[in-house]
Amino acid sequence: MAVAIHPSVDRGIAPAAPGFAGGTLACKCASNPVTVTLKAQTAHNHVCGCTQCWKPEGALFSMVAVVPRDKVEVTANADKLRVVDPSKTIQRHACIACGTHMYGRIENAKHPFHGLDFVHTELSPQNGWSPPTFAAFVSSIIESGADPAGMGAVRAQLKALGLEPYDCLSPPLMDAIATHVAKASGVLKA
Ligand SMILES: N[C@@H](CCC(=O)N[C@@H](CS)C(=O)NCC(=O)O)C(=O)O
Ligand SMILES: [Zn+2]
Ligand SMILES: [Zn+2]
Repeated sequence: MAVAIHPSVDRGIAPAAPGFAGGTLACKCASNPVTVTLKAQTAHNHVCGCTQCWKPEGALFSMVAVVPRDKVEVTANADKLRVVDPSKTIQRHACIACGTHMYGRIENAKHPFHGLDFVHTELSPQNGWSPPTFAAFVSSIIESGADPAGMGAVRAQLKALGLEPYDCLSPPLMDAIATHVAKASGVLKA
């Protein structure tokens, strides 16, 4: 049996719907769920193996995309949200009752990804969100307890799904980060 990566990719990856312009996310609480409205399509969707990103029960990877922060609005039960770890770059706002991360925000205005929030579109009842296109921080699943001996099979399954595995972010995103840093330091002309 193939290695299970994440419920949103294991049975085939749904394509984006043309013209899709957003929808809602809901936490896992049966009553008084936290809801978040996203008023835009997401970008850079990927699966992430790091220990910080929220994973659904039993999943090896998280699935996470970005959306402009001004397109993100908490629309119900905002009082149930708390930042999981304020020391992290990404402030992940999670439901205190069910633990689901509803959005992650970078408050450091100098960070290359400032202005983008991190969201998990599997929490949405709508179809048509941007599909994941690569796998990030793959080696990091070992930090959550995955068997190092199984990494070949994990990477092979990611490739079979069309999710190229990387141990940090994808080359275009790593280039974007380095470009931002080089411009900030003056090495590269803005
Ligand atoms: N190996 C580390 C990697 C953590 C990491 O660098 N995660 C990336 C991808 S989400 C990141 O940008 N983290 C920033 C943060 O967590 O605030 C782990 O698994 O905890
Ligand atoms: Zn909840
Ligand atoms: Zn992550």
